[in-house]
Amino acid sequence: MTSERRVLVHPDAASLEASVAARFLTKVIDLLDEHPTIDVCLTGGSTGIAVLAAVAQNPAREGIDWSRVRFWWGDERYLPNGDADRNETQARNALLDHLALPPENVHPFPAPGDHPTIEAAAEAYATELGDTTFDITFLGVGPDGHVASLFPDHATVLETTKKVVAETNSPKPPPERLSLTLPVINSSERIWVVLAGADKAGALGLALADANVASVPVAGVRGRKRTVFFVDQDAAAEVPEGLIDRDRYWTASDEG
Ligand SMILES: O=C1O[C@H](COP(=O)(O)O)[C@@H](O)[C@H](O)[C@H]1O
Repeated sequence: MTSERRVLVHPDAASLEASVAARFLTKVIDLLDEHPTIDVCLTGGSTGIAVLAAVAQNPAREGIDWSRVRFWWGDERYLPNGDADRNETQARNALLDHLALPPENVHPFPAPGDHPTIEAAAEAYATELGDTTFDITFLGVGPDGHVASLFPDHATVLETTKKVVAETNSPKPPPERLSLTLPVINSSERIWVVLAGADKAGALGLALADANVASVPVAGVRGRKRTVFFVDQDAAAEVPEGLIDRDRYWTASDEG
C-alpha cells in the first residue's frame, strides 16, 4: 500500500457534493482526452447518491460524450429490479437517466430471480466484470466503517480470491447484498471516498490511523494511484490535523 491518501475537508455536505461533482466532470473530460472509453464504479448511500444528483445539476455534464463512459457498482442491495432501495435505482434516478447513455454502458448487479441463487448472481457479475479496472471508484462509508457491502468482522472483508461476494447477513438492511471485494476495489486507479456527518467521524479517524481492516473495512481502501477522502467538517472531527488539506484549491490533476 504505497499510493497517496489525502483528506479534503469541505464546510458542509452541500459544498462537498457540489465540489466532488465538479471535480468528477473535469476528471471525466481529462480522462476521455487520453482514453477511448473509461469505467466508473458507483456507490450507494446518502453522500454517494447526493453527489450524483449534483453531477446532474452541473451544466458541464452536457459537454461530455457519455457513450464513452461505462458505469458499474461497488455493491448492491439484493432487491428486485426497480426497487426504490436498490443503489442502481437511486443512481438512475439521480443521474444516469438524465444522460445520453447507451443501455449497454450501464452494468448493474443482478437482482433476485436473475440467477438461481445469490452466490450465482455474484459469480455472474464477476464474469461480466472480467478484467475491467476502474478509472474512478466512488465509495461511501457507513458509521461502522463498512465500504461497499463489506461489513466489519465479516469474512467477506478479507476475501482475496473472489471478485464479487454475496453477503447474506448484513447488519444494515436489507440483509442480502452483493459486493465487490477489496482487491477489485483497490485495483481502481483512483478511489474517491465521500462521506459527511458526525456519525462517520470515528470510522474516518480509524481508517486514517490504519486500523485493522477486518474490523474497519474502510481502512483497507487504497487506489493504485490515489485515494481521496472528500469529507465535510463534521466527518473530519477525528482526522489528525496534519492529514487535512484545508483551504487549498485543488485542480483536477491534483486528483491524479
Ligand atoms: O447501504 C449502503 O451504505 C453505504 C453507506 O451509506 P450511507 O447512507 O451511510 O452513506 C454505501 O456506501 C453502500 O453503497 C450502500 O449499499
